[in-house]
Amino acid sequence: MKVKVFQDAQSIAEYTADQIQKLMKRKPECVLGLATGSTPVPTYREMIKRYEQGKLDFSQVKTYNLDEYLGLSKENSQSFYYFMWENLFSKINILKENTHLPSGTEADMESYCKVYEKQVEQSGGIDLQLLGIGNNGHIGFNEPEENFSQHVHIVSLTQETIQANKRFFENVQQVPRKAITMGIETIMKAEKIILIATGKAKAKAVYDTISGPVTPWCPASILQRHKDAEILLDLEAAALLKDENINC
Ligand SMILES: N[C@@H]1[C@@H](O)[C@H](O)[C@@H](COP(=O)(O)O)O[C@@H]1O
Repeated sequence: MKVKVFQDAQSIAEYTADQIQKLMKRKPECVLGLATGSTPVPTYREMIKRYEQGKLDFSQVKTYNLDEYLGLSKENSQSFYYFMWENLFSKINILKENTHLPSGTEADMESYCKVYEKQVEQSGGIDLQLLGIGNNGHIGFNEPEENFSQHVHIVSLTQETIQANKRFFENVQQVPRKAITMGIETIMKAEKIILIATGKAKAKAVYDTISGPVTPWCPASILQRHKDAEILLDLEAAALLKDENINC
């Protein structure tokens, strides 16, 4: 795992967009794994800017998102589906049929998990997976627990995550208690992974991810075992790291 520290979130967004641009040049029909939350927003803005400048062409790109709240329809402005259309898809030339998000409103969610897992598999594999990180070290919605999860599955959100995500809702009662998420094994199959963390609230989770043991109690720590994972940090998120943990 490579750890890089940047001055600010915008420099991280530019670096990440560079990686995406290189990949899309080499493989115009590439598969991107995408994330929600505030962290990837500057990167999405940078991708939109480069599309407007004619530097990026999404016409053959496929995307697969990590997760979705249970019970929120696509029209709900708090759903991750809505978020992706608002912050990226509606502003670039991606084909609707090439964008994929797990649905949180299927009658039989357990069987639907297998359907989404298959869809990801049939994409031919994710070339580049973007990740944020929860304050408790979660990736996607894989919360700290006894074992690393495998496939797409349903999770109960921890109190910590509910509290952290309430800022997007009118009040804490409105935050869904469950979500559907790609499993750790699904995520680890990606060819390349870029995890971005910004702000001081992430410093402890970042420290545990990089300097702690590989443990399901800090799900992001599994990235230590990925063949091509980059952790991109701003100064605040990197605050607890020692110099020897940082590659550049
Ligand atoms: N499921 C998402 C994660 O994919 C995201 O990484 C995390 C951090 O969000 P933020 O980037 O807003 O801090 O929150 C959510 O719970």
